[in-house]
Amino acid sequence: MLLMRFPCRGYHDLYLLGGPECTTFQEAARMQGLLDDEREYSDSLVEAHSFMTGYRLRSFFVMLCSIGAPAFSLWEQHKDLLSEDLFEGEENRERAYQVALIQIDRGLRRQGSSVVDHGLPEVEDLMTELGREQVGYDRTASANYVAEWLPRLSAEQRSVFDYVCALVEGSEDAPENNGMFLDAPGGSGKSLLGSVLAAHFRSKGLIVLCVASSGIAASVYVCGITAHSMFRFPLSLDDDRGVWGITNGSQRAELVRAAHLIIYDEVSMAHRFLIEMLDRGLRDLCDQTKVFGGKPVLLAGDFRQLAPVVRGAETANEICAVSLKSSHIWPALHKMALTVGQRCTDAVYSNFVLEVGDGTAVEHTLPDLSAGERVIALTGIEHVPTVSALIQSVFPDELLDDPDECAGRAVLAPHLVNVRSVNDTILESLSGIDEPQYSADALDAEERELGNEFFDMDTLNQACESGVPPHVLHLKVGAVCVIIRNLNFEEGLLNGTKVIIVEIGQRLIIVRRPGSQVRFGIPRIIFKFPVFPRSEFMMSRRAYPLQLAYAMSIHKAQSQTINKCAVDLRS
Ligand SMILES: Nc1ncnc2c1ncn2[C@@H]1O[C@H](COP(=O)(O)OP(=O)(O)OP(=O)(O)O)[C@@H](O)[C@H]1O
Repeated sequence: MLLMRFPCRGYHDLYLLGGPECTTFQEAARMQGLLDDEREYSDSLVEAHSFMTGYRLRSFFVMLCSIGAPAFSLWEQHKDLLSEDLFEGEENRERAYQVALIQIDRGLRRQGSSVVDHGLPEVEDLMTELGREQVGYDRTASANYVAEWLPRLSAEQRSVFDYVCALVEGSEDAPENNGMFLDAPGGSGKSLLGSVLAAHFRSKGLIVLCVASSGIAASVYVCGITAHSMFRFPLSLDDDRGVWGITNGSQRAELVRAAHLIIYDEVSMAHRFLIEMLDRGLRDLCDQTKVFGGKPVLLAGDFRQLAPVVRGAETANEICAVSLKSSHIWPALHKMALTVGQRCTDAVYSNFVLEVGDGTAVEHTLPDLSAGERVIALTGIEHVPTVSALIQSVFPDELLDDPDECAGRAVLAPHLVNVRSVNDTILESLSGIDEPQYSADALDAEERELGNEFFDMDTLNQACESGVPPHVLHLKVGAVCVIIRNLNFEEGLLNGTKVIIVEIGQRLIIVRRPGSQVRFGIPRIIFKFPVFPRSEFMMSRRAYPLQLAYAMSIHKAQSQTINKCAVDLRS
């Protein structure tokens, strides 16, 4: 606590930091969130109960389980809270627990696990994953969606639609290739086409699984989830022999086997090992040697956008080597393309963006460039000379009190250090009190067991890693943030979701999505990462998975819709 530089004149003042009731330094530190203690989850559940009950509280419990909370003890402690809306009298208490657990199990299954995986009591759900999928869609609503959009599809969207229909419906002239790749530049309407396809088949009672590389891209689809959650891909990819976590007799296997179509979006961001793992898994599950076990799989993506992330890669070749294009599956895919922009009505600009991506834009050499360097002339873009002018152009002072409007804007930067400095500057200009949130940092338990306890707390607090919040996260009520982990698919709280801070609680940050008044609780979660970059010593940081979102890295902006944006090109 002394390291935090809290304002105090003596040791006794430290007690008061935690509130009037604190009588020990430990308790005061715990109230400040500096201790990594097991009451964290329990306290956050009780705090969430102050504004969420019933189904939404159970959904919050599902989120706690998925981020590693001790599910069984939490359930035992709070099962009454979690089931209170289901009680119909004392004699029905056990039945209420069962119903609550069935809902929790369904929520967990949506995210790729089940009550048993988390040590919770097993429940008998008369409906399997496949059964729920079969009755999970309103067929009339799906048919209405198709009726609205099918006539509006462009000629090239329609041609893809017809190819997929012929394949799935097994018509006489059904094509040979069940593996497909749809090349679609940003805004050309691939997600919309995917949604029309899904609705078309679902309106006929067929099973369509919609997955994507990132949670935010998956959330565009009705019941979309990440490919990792659907196919239980392992988190680390050591070689090309990995296997998915679906066992052949499981409910998930039954669902995947029954699927008539799999749509996998943003596949250009996926490591080729994942697609190869999907191929091996499906061949095994369907007992067929054909690519993807003969199942219709529509892969969609845009190689002009983000490539797979390869840690420590130094050359472009290292990244290309893990791309789907380098996979043995690539030649077996039927290639289709969308080329006409649907989002942007400015055809000149759309074509220019496409040319940059395709490498066909006109390049110039200038006298002050070094040999081999080329530039592309950008037209119709306003240049500003200073960072403050850049910030003012997107976030003028009079707009800062309107978080919903701010959430639709962003400053993008290639370097994290510039992202942080722009965010800090804007936070300072926001009205309201800065309420710093401290993380609880510790050397990983395994390292402690090995006796590697020679890092002092200051070193751990200063450790930083991309995608991990800093030890001190400065927040204000009304600030716009982005969630940096997939937390809850049902509630749409995903890596990349923008949220506005409504209240800063003891164990929860209460947020709402732009344009909505529904409140959600974001708990602290544990991030594990090396103490120093590439060091073998691992540490854990329990922190809120939030980041200010006025400025974002270009990677983080993938799949975001931004109405007005500036690019910070400082090197
Ligand atoms: N045929 C169409 N007619 C009218 N609007 C369309 C059509 N197709 C797509 N759109 C609209 O264009 C916008 C972009 O479509 P969509 O999000 O499907 O593109 P995308 O290719 O998935 O883009 P990104 O790769 O950036 O996610 C959406 O607002 C969508 O509703």
